[in-house]
Amino acid sequence: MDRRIIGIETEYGIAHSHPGSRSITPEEVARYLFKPVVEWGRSSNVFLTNGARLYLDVGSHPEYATSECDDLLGLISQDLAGESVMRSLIERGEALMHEDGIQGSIYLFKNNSDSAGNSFGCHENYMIPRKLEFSRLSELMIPFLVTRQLICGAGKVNLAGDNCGFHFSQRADHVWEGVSSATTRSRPIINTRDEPHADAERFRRMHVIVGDSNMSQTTQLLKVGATDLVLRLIESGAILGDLKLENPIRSIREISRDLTGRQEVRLASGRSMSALEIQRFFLQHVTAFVEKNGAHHAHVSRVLELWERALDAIETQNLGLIEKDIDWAIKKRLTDAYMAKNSLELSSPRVAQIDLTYHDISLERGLFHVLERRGAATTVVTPESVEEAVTVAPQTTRAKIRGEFIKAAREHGRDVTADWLHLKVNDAQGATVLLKDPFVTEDAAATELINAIRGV
Ligand SMILES: Nc1ncnc2c1ncn2[C@@H]1O[C@H](COP(=O)(O)OP(=O)(O)OP(=O)(O)O)[C@@H](O)[C@H]1O
Ligand SMILES: [Mg+2]
Repeated sequence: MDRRIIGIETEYGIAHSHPGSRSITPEEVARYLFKPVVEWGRSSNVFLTNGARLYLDVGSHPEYATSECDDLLGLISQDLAGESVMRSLIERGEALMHEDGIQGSIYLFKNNSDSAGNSFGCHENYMIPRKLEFSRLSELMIPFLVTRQLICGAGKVNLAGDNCGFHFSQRADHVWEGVSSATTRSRPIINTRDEPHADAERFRRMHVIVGDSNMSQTTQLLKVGATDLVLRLIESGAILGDLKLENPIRSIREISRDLTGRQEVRLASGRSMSALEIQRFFLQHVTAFVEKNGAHHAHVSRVLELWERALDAIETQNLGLIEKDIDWAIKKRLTDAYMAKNSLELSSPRVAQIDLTYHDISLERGLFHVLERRGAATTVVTPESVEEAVTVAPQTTRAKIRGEFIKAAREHGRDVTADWLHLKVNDAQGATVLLKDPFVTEDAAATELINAIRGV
């Protein structure tokens, strides 16, 4: 697909610090966060004027799912807008909590595991053509996704027993299956639940469950940009050879623990390849594909350059090549410096605390944000575009229509329901508007509905 719909869902970790005050459970903290949302939206599952979905699922992890995006920088801005929305929820939630006599601060972390060993996700959604054979897609995608952590892992200080060390990925130890229709119970690499959020005869949605949440904008660009390019390659029908892994779940864990990238994994064919070799294989094929067919968007060369640089850094162990660009390397530099300065071993809980604080979304406390402000992490989008994305939807997908609908409803205090496909005014008689094509930006029935809300 030349133009592809892509969206990112992020679940946030939650905590409350309570020096000298009574502690409250994560569920209670989440209730404070969502109190203002429930007040205006009559639900803890709402859509925003930027087209995104903000909700509290079972458990206590607030989730933000970006609207449908069709360009990489727009997607990065929309995802960062989610962080900004969460910061506003913290500000109001803390004030409400203090009014109730509960002191302390609320923390949200854009990471994937907590100290109790629970894991929560960052899912990617890529629209793909229905005609693409899913078994062929997953056979090629899984070796790519299992090794993708080399170029876009968030890095993890792992304290667990003989598994102690600095690993590429937060999520690798928490996936249990290659492909499956479950997301939480037996976490797969790719979720096969067939829910395209579009015309099911033409489209399907590839739902990737295995990725880490990224703080770094360049890592996000590389993660989504490279995955989209691999999808294009597969969609072109290219013959890529057989890379099927004998045991993807064992491989993903072994690869995560080996920062040299040389860990060999066994293929079903009996051959062995290292994680670096598998990534090089995909990079070479994608590069040749782009040379032959041309770049399909303005950032392809940047994605390819970052991808190659990340693999070179691992191969030569010159991490300086990516110390401002790839989350795990940015974090490793930070933890290494901290350990050296304080004469600490990696197994020290203080080092694990640095790992956690890297993901704190507070602009003051969060170590990633501090590094970014100091120029130690490269940016891709401007603060102005993130600010705009907090309220304005992408203008090239149906999110634009949804955004206008929600804006009108909020301005006129109307009770409405929306989801990715539908728009409905609850307190009026009238049909539900269906937007089956994610690329539509104008729809007569939707315009009529919005005009009716506005009374024009
Ligand atoms: N046609 C589409 N193709 C690909 N992605 C889409 C399409 N339509 C919407 N999306 C994206 O899919 C994501 C859906 O997020 P949501 O959290 O609702 O996930 P879900 O898998 O449908 O449900 P849940 O998380 O509740 O299990 C959003 O980021 C959205 O932008
Ligand atoms: Mg979701």
